[in-house]
Formats: sequence, structure tokens, C-alpha cells
Amino acid sequence: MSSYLLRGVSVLGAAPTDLALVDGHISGTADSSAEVIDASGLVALPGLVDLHTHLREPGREDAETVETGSRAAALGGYTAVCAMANTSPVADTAGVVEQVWRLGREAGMVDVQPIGAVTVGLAGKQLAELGAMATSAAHVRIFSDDGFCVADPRLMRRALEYVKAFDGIIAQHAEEPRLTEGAQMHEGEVSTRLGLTGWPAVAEEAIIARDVLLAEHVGSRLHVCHVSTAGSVEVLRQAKARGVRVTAEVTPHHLLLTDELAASYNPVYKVNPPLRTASDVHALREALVEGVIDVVATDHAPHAVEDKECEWAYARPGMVGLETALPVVLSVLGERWDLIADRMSRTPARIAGLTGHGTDLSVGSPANLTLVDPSARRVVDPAELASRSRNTPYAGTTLPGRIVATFLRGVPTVLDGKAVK
Ligand SMILES: NC(=O)N[C@@H](CC(=O)O)C(=O)O
Ligand SMILES: [Zn+2]
Repeated sequence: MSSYLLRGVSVLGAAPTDLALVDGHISGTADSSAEVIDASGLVALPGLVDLHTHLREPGREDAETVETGSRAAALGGYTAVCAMANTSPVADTAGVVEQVWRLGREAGMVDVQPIGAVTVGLAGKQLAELGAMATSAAHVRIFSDDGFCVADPRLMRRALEYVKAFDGIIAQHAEEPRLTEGAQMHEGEVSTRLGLTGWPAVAEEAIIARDVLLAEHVGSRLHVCHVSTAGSVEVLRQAKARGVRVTAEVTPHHLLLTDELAASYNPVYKVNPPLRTASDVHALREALVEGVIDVVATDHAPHAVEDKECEWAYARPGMVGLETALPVVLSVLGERWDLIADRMSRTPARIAGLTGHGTDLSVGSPANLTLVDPSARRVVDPAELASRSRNTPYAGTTLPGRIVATFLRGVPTVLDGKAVK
């Protein structure tokens, strides 16, 4: 087994110390054969955990594969990702979730935890085989029709009831489809100016309000994907105050970018839910710090060139995010390491039930961690991304922080900022 000694590392911003990684765990002492890494000036965080990653395999391997997405994740400081179910075929059976899980093991760069679909084919008509996916080798506990909203309230209720038996979670893409027909961007001043059909904030807020009531009624666990509006934050705040079992995520792009960018008509800024206003961004940041929003999740949504480099109206929504998430969050929150570790590692690991991830990096815990150089600055170059897709909204943007190394169970997946395999 490999062993490493991280010399002079700052754990979550604390005074420099030496951290030994022996046989996959954090150890009190390094053995004499340990490989020494000069980690002075570097900050150790528990390996990041993403609750919302689109890996596109099976079906759109031209946009991403489990392997290329895993490499992008490791380079972004992640040690675990939850793979969304909107693949082709859809991950709505034990067979498909086991395939994704197995591909993740074979790639071996992050733990890939499949998310199962709520409904057959994401069609919103009939519950998928939730129990069979839960008891499969992939041990699915989060279910989502992400990309589509489970719009039928009776079906949503049934799904919440079903997963309650095994403490599962329904992760909702909150979008009332009747209110977003033909929508191209956030509905507001900018959409009016550009003459584009708007996606009103209430389309998200109405579904979250309905779903927290359903989750409360059933006593089951709800997770809200990519929250994007100030009004959604208020609904969540009230639900949490009442003790509803609801958690929520925000993406890095919704913490930084606004709908003004649509004025460029550059489809790289087209995403679901759409980029909102500056006051939404402000509310989302506050909610994340407060804990009303529990986690940052990337919604890494790779798309092939022909699906993005076309007219705005025809472009698919989505942005890649795994390799820029931590730098974006650093630019938003500053070096609040404990907060970052909580929102990007501990809490997502707890929600997804990924034991061994999101630890406090104390002696004995599994060595899932990442080393960050907070003083480094990087100009994002899409050509340098390990993701198979290039649809980043940060091309040419200078972002703080560089991920220097990532370890999965004590084995480096990234060293000197480069993927090990
Ligand atoms: N976020 C996006 O804009 N796109 C996602 C689906 C989704 O989460 O809506 C995708 O799969 O491309
Ligand atoms: Zn979604």
C-alpha cells in the first residue's frame, strides 16, 4: 500500500502540520517509506462531494463518459459524485444504475454514486423500479427525474411515500412545466428587452412550495436541485423552520452569474434553471452561508459542440462545472474553509449517505481529501479541461485557487495539478 506524508499542510486553514496517509487512512505517524509531498502553503479539505453531476454515459459518450467526467471531478478536488439519471437509456432500472456504478469503479478516480430516475423514462407517468435500484449493487438512495420536473402531484406523493421505507430521497428539478413552455431565459427586464420568452421565478417557487408540503405530509425526505431564486429561498426558510425534511442545493454559476449575460446571445450562458438577477444571486449567497441552502452542487452538464455552438434557441441548456466549482466558490465566499468544507463535502456526503467522505480528516478517517493552493490564480482555458465538453461560462476568466492534489482512499488521483491516470 502507498503512503504519503503531506509536510506543512494547513488543515482547513489551521496552523501548518504534517499529515500522514497510510493504507488509505489518515495516520498519526508516517512510515519511513512514505513519499514526502511539500504541502507548505496548501490547504487540505475533505474531498469534495457533488450531489448533481451529469456523466452522460450511457448514451452521449461524445459529450462525457464516466471516465472523462471522473477525471474532471478529481481535478476539481472531488472524491465522490452522484451521477444524474437522464442518460440514454435512462437510469430507471437496476441494470442501468449498476452499469454506471461499475463504470465508476473501473475508472477509479472518484466514487460514482448513481442517482435513479423517479419515473420510467423520465416521462412523469409511472414510478420506476425504485426498490430494485435501492437494493441493487449501486445502493441507490437518491432518485431524480432531473432535466424534468415530477410535475404530477399524485406521482410525487407516491414517490415520497415509496422511498420513505428505506430513508430514500426524492431530488426534484423544480419547474412547473406549464409556466415554462417555450422559455429561453429568466423572465424579467432582460428577457423583455431581448424579446425572449421568459422562465418565471414562480415556476420554480410554486413547485418547491407544493413539494415541501407534500414532504411534510408524508414525512419523507425531499431535496431541491439547483435553487435559483430569492423566492425559493424564502419558501425553504419557512419549511425548514417548521421542521420539514428538506435539503437544497445551489450551483456555483447561480452564485456568480446573472441574466444580463444572455444579452450576448452566447448559448454558453443558457442553463436550466436560467441565470437570474443580481438580487437573486445575493439571496442565494446569504442562504448558503446561513444554511437555508445546504450544499453547493455543480450541475455539471456537458454538451457536445453542435448542441452548444448554435443559435441560442436551439442550444441545449447546461454548463460544465466540476473543474471550476471550488475556484468559483472561493471567489464568492473567500477563504472560509470550514464553511466550504461543510457545503461542498460534509453535508453532501451526509445527504447522499456516502460514508468515508466528508470527514473531519482526523486520525483514522479514510484519506479522501484534496489539497488547494489558495494563492494561485488561474485563467480558465476551455481547451485545458479534462471534461470531454468545453461549455464553460468562465473561458478567459481569472479564478482564485488551484487544486494541487486529490487523494481517494490514500491514493493520489491528482498530483501537481495533473490527473494521475
Ligand atoms: N441544467 C441543465 O441546464 N441541463 C441539465 C438538465 C437539468 O438539470 O435541467 C442537462 O442534463 O443538461
Ligand atoms: Zn435540473
